[in-house]
Amino acid sequence: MGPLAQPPGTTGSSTPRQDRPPTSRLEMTGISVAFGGVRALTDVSLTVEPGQVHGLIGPNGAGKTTMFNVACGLVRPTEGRITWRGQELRRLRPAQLSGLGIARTLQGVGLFPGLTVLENVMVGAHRHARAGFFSALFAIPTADRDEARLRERALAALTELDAEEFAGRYPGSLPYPVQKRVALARALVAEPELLLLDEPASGLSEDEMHELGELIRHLSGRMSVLLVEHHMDLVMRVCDQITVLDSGEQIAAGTPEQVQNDPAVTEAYLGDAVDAEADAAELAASDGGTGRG
Ligand SMILES: Nc1ncnc2c1ncn2[C@@H]1O[C@H](COP(=O)(O)OP(=O)(O)OP(=O)(O)O)[C@@H](O)[C@H]1O
Repeated sequence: MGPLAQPPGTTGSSTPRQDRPPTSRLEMTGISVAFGGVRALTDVSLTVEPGQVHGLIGPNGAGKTTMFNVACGLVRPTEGRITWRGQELRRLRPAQLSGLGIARTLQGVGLFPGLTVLENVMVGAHRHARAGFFSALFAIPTADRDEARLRERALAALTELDAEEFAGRYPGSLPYPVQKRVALARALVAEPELLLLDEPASGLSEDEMHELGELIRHLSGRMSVLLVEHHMDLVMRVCDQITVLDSGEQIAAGTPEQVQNDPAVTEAYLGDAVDAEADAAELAASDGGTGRG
């Protein structure tokens, strides 16, 4: 097990972890999204079962990010229902996520450049602060106890991600993979029941990706995960269930093995590769025509 994937309770913190197995289910049913005239999603459904890692894959432009953004409340579906903890979320807003026990990381890292790594992670823990996170963050005296608790939680999350040594640094001074670990620590510190990950492996080395895979598997013991990811080997290794999109439609769903053996999936990815090859050939031909090739 890599340094990113320590078992709970070994983080050196006295802060209790959420050791209960997750019981909440995210159901997204019949989701359609249109941006003006563009139909980004048509009647897509998926269920993230408690404690499972659910992958969402598909070629470029398939609609993965749009579906992810619907789950985050960043995009409102034109049609469809989202049910979480057995209740329909009618007007889900990003600001409500933390209170609902849902955390996310987005493409890129989105850390606050003017806050230290520790402060950035403390921001993610604010739902645990009774005195309000601004007063806690800026150490207003009445919030001393909460601030100490937040700090402890944030340090424990950084330790779990093997990033505690960077606690006092500013994000801009750190390599991109470390920034990604900090962003993940910020999501984990809220101890979510559902973690939404959008391309967490982008920009990581093979070793870092392997450790990320172990961490995601390990996290599924205490939360559910929805994973949007391009790196197929990672997806196949860590996911319990996978939904495959192509051109905004669901073309397959099932276990990694089922999805890998589904001809519709092969065709969709092959089509993408053929398109890329055709584009390259066209470019080469046009270069040849002008004598620049
Ligand atoms: N804000 C938007 N306005 C208009 N069209 C959009 C918008 N966001 C996405 N789209 C379109 O919706 C479709 C699905 O895009 P989306 O980004 O969800 O796909 P994706 O599977 O995440 O792609 P990639 O793997 O390239 O990130 C694409 O045709 C895209 O151009």
